[in-house]
Amino acid sequence: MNCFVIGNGGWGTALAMTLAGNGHRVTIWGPFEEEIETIRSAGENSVYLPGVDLPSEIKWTSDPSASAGTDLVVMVTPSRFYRSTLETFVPYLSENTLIVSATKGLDEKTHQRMSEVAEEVLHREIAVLSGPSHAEEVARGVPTAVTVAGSDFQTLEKIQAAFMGPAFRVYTSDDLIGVELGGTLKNVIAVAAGILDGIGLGDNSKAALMTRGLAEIARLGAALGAKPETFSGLSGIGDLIVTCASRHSRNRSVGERLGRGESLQEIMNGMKQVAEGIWNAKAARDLAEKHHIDVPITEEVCQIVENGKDPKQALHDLMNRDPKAE
Ligand SMILES: NC(=O)c1ccc[n+]([C@@H]2O[C@H](COP(=O)([O-])OP(=O)(O)OC[C@H]3O[C@@H](n4cnc5c(N)ncnc54)[C@H](O)[C@@H]3O)[C@@H](O)[C@H]2O)c1
Ligand SMILES: O=P(O)(O)OC[C@H](O)CO
Repeated sequence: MNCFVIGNGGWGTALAMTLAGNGHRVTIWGPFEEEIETIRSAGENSVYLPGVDLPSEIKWTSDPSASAGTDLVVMVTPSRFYRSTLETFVPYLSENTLIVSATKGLDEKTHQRMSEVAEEVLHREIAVLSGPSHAEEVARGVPTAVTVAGSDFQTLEKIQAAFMGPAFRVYTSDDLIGVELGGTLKNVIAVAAGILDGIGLGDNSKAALMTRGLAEIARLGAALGAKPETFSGLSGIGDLIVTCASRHSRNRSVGERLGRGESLQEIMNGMKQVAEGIWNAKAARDLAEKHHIDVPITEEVCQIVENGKDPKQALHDLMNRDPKAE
C-alpha cells in the first residue's frame, strides 16, 4: 500500500515506522519544512521521538500535494490543529482513500470528537485507531495492542491488516464513539494521576483515582452514545492504565509537575510535545455539564488548568464530597 501519515510528532513517526515495517511505502508529512529537513538529514526525529533510528525507506515532506493517490491516510495531527490541517489535504484525498484518525482529543470550540471534525471536512465517515500505545515503545518494537473502530467492517479489516505485525496487534470494534472517547477522556484523568504523583500520594490514591476516573469516563461516554462495555477494553481501561502509570505519558508528566507546584505557564513554555488533557479538560467538563453528567475529577482538573486552583485544595475538595454509593 501507499501510506501517508499526516503529523510528524512522536505518534505519527511510530505509526509510520509500523507501516513501513510491514512493507508499505510510507510518506510522513509535517507542517514546518525546516523541521522536516532536520529529520530527513539526521535520520532521527530528535524533537518528538529522540533516540530512534528512522528507516531510510520512509519519505518526509511538508507538501500536502504529496498525499495525492495514496491508499491509506493516517491523520495524527494534535486536536488543536486538526481541522485546519485536514482542510489543506481535501483537494488531494480521493473517495477511495482509507482514512484513519489516531489523534486523541476534542475540538476545543465545538467539543466534537476528531472523527466528527473529519466527517465535517471530508463529508464522509472515517475510522479511528486508539489504545494503550506510547510512541516511544511502539517505535522500539515493544509488543502493543490497539483497537481500530468504525462502522464499515471491510474498511476496518483493511486497516487492521495494514498495521498488524508481530509486535503490533490490532483488534476491530464497531463502537467508534466509545473507542474515540476512551482515548480522549483518559488524558484528563492522567493529568490528575500525575498531580497525585507530584503531591507524593500513594498507590491506594492512584488506584482510587483510576477506578473513579473510569467510572466518570464511562458515564459521560454512555451519555454521548458509546457502548459502556467498550470502556473495559484496550481503548478504555487499557489506555487509562498506561497513561496514568507510564513514565512516557506527557499528560501524567505535566500533572506531576503541577502537583510539585510548578505553574502551568512555566511547564507549557518549555514543552513542544502535546498534552491533550490540558487542552481538553474544559471541553470534557462542558460536555458533561451539557449532558448533566457528574465528572468530579475532570471538574477539579479543569479548575486547576483553567483557574489555577491549588492541586492540594482540589484533592481536599474531591475527598470531602458528600458520601455516595459506589
Ligand atoms: N505520543 C504518543 O505516544 C501518542 C500515542 C497515541 C496517541 N497520541 C496522540 O496523537 C496526537 C499527536 O501526538 P504526537 O505525540 O504525535 O505529537 P507530538 O507531541 O510528538 O508532536 C506535536 C506535533 O504537533 C505538530 N504541530 C505543532 N504546531 C502545529 C501546527 N501549527 N499545525 C499543525 N501541526 C502542528 C508538530 O509538527 C508535531 O507533529 C495527539 O492527539 C496524541 O494524544 C500520541
Ligand atoms: O503521552 P500521553 O499522555 O499523551 O499519552 C499517549 C497515548 O495516548 C498513550 O496511549
